[in-house]
Amino acid sequence: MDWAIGLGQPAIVTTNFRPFEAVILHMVTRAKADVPVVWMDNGYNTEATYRFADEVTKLLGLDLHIYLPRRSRAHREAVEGPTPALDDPRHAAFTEEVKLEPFARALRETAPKVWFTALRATDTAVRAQMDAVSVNPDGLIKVAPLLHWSSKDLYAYCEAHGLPNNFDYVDPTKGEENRECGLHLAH
Ligand SMILES: Nc1ncnc2c1ncn2[C@@H]1O[C@H](COP(=O)(O)OS(=O)(=O)O)[C@@H](OP(=O)(O)O)[C@H]1O
Repeated sequence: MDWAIGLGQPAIVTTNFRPFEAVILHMVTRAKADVPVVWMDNGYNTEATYRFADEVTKLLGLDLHIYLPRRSRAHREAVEGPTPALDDPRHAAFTEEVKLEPFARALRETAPKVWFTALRATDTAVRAQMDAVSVNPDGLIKVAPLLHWSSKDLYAYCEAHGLPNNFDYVDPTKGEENRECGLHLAH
């Protein structure tokens, strides 16, 4: 963390406010208070996730940048119906619309050289093979300080720093745990 901040390059941290996200947000903003926090709000979060987002943002004084899909959820559902299932051919377009395009827009607008995430080796088989620091084909330095942390470690960090948590989390682009939805494979 300190090494990456010490590079003195523009940085962002992304979050979806899933369980234990307060840890990375606390860690990054303790190292540098004004790092932009990027959240693509897909419009399908639980009420608890929205409340958690507001609570953590206030508690940590985050510089939160919210990126919304170009169409509202109401608009999309009126013309296309509810969230397509994983095996529905429309699922890829849905993921592109609610997550990948907003993230591409966020990258263009914030133009970071360093990208912090809370990716963990236990998330997926791909992440189990990752290094905590890597450089993507565009030269963006990806830093995952929590890569080898266990849930127990994250829980202890929350307790030690009085951080809230959120376990009522769903991601409409994922039908199951341990699935990659393209954001990290594309960047
Ligand atoms: N909606 C949204 N907004 C902002 N940032 C997001 C979002 N979805 C994913 N991410 C970032 O990508 C990290 C991995 O999340 P996912 O597993 O959902 O992504 S992936 O598409 O399967 O690569 C995720 O990692 P964590 O920091 O561990 O939560 C985020 O940094």
